[in-house]
Amino acid sequence: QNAAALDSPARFVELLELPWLHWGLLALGLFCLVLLLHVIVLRRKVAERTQHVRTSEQKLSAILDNAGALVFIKDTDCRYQYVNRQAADLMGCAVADIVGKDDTAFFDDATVQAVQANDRRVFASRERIEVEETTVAKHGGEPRVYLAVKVPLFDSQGAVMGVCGYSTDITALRRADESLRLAATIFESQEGMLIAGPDRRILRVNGALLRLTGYADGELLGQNLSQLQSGRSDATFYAEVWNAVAQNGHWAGEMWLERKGGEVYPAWVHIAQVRSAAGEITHYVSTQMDISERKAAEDEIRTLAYYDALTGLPNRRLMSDRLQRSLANSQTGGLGGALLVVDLDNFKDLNDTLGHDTGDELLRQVAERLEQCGRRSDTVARLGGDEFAMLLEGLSTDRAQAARQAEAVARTVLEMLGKVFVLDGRVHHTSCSVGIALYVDAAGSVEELLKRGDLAMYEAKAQGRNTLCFFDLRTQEAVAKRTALEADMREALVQKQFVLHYQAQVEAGGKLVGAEVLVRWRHPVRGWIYPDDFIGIAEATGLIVPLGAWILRSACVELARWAGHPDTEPLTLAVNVSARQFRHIGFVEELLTVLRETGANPARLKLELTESLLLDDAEGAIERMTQVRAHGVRFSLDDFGTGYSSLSYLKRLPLDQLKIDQSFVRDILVNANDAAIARTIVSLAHSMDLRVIAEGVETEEQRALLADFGCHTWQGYLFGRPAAVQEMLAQFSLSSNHELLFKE
Ligand SMILES: Nc1nc2c(ncn2[C@@H]2O[C@H](COP(=O)(O)OP(=O)(O)OP(=O)(O)O)[C@@H](O)[C@H]2O)c(=O)[nH]1
Repeated sequence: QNAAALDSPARFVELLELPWLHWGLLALGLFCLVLLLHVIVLRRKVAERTQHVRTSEQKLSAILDNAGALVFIKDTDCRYQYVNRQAADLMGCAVADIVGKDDTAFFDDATVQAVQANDRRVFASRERIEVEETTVAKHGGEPRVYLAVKVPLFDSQGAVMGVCGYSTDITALRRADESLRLAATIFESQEGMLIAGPDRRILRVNGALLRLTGYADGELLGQNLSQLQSGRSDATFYAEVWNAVAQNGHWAGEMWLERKGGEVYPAWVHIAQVRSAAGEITHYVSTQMDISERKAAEDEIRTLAYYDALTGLPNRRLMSDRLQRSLANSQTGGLGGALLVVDLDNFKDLNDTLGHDTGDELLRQVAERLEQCGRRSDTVARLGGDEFAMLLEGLSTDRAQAARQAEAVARTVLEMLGKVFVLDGRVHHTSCSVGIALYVDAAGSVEELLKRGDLAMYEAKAQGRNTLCFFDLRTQEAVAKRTALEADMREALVQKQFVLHYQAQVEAGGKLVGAEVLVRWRHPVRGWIYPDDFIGIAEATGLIVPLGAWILRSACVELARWAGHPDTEPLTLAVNVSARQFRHIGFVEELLTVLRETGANPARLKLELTESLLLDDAEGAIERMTQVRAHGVRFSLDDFGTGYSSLSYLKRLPLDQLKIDQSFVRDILVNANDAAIARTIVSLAHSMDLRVIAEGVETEEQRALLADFGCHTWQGYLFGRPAAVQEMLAQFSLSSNHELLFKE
């Protein structure tokens, strides 16, 4: 009905005019408007909310991405729902490629198993867990250790819908822990170890160090490191050690340390410097190991290898080593040496009769005696069996002199081993044979020297044993001759076998002005021996001092005799004084005593010195000459021109005369050089107001030429050979017992 009513406009108007309709339509319109408004507000709110959520999400993701840890969410199938950037970095994928996948896509099997087991623990327990997880990513890289906090996620019904994890990388921490644990284990190792501060005061020591040093716990703390040092090494050594530590950061080597009780022990020590990142020294770490046993073992080995067990002497090997070094040194250092090979005579007999043990005892005693025969620096060795060796170093480079020195030691050996031995309470006599090889014979080779020493020893055996032999026969002969001559000379002094001969010194007109005394030796077997053959040995052995004194005294006695007659009173006597004699400490005193005791006129005595003697010790010579000259005794310089005297030096000598050496006179007529030298010496003498005499004048022509040069005093065969005093004087119609024999 209403519908029908509405169909007609009139009806509609009618209806409009109805108040309920009117109000109804209005309400509807209003409702629609409100609805529209509501929708608009709602949409704005949604938009605002969406914006808000997005901002929050961005903030959250910014926070999570920079959380410094891995953050992730997994569903109950362990599939990733969310990962932060750090987790994505670890897995080596973009976030979008991770979501929806599980761990098998990113980690190795072990990691997957461990990680998922933890996840399942969370699902099952529905509780938060804290676990350490080690992960190895599939794409490679180092294993990393994480401290993972895993929390269950629940849905609105309270069912577990996943797990949220937060994993912090603690790899570095774990490594540091490990190092610390390792360091602590090492620190308590068997090696003594300590830590000191930069001031070298001890901060920590381990148990091994306490056991090693004998200190109680805490006793060393605060002490300086030097507390452990021993006085066996000096300050320089420790300074060098610390220098090395400063320069290289560490030092390692052997050091003598001291235990608490004062016992010193050898240790292998390592000292290292610890520096801070800024480069400052923060600590010193030192380890030490007692190497007493090792050293003892080394010593033992060395002893076995280089020493003879029976006698304790160096063995052949050590001897060869030393010989090698000694030979090299002698070549560079210019010193001589010798090897003595000493072999006991008939040692086998002792072994056979009294047994091997007694033989051993003799060998031990022989070793002891041999060590007393040479100098401390000489090496005595046992070469094997009953054969010993002595290495004599620092001998003269002069062959003859070295031979004499070696011979002296060899004689001592013969003498010492020739003395009685007491073996098991029984007296035993033995002897030995000694072979001597000089370094100069060795040609630089140790083997050669040993071989030659052996050969010489066999030669001594061949000569009947109990004797010595040189490798070189010439040396042997020379030494034997010298030794015999030396012994004879001592005897000759006692037996008065020395005789003085006089050779005239003459002036123009054949006038005798004096004589030179020349010593001769009337040997009971060898006949006349001339000075050239014995003065050298007399000088070397020191026999020149008593011999020279005897000559001087004899000459003075003769001078005193001459003083008794006007014809012989003006004559002078020239006496040669050798270098060693002149330098002898009591020379001046003795000369004055002789002059006093014999009553000889000092002014008639002329001492002839050689140029070389003056050169050796110029100042000493001048002083002594001046002393003697003050008592009236005069000096003549023998063999002038053969040395290297400088004129300025010559001027300082209180000389009276220069003697032209016979070597210039001999050829003065044929050798222009010699003539020139003779002439120069004469003019030099004149210019220095000295007398000049020429010796060795044999012909009238020589005399005449010398006279031409201005030399008017001569000596030589032309005026007479050296002869007994009576004979010499007789030639000039004089006599030493004041009788005029004949006059021209
Ligand atoms: N007691 C002892 N004897 C040893 C030792 N070594 C070697 N011998 C003996 O020493 C003796 C050496 O003898 P030789 O030097 O050859 O002969 P020798 O009897 O001394 O006679 P000559 O040397 O010719 O004078 C041998 O009998 C060796 O057995 C040792 O260590 N102790």
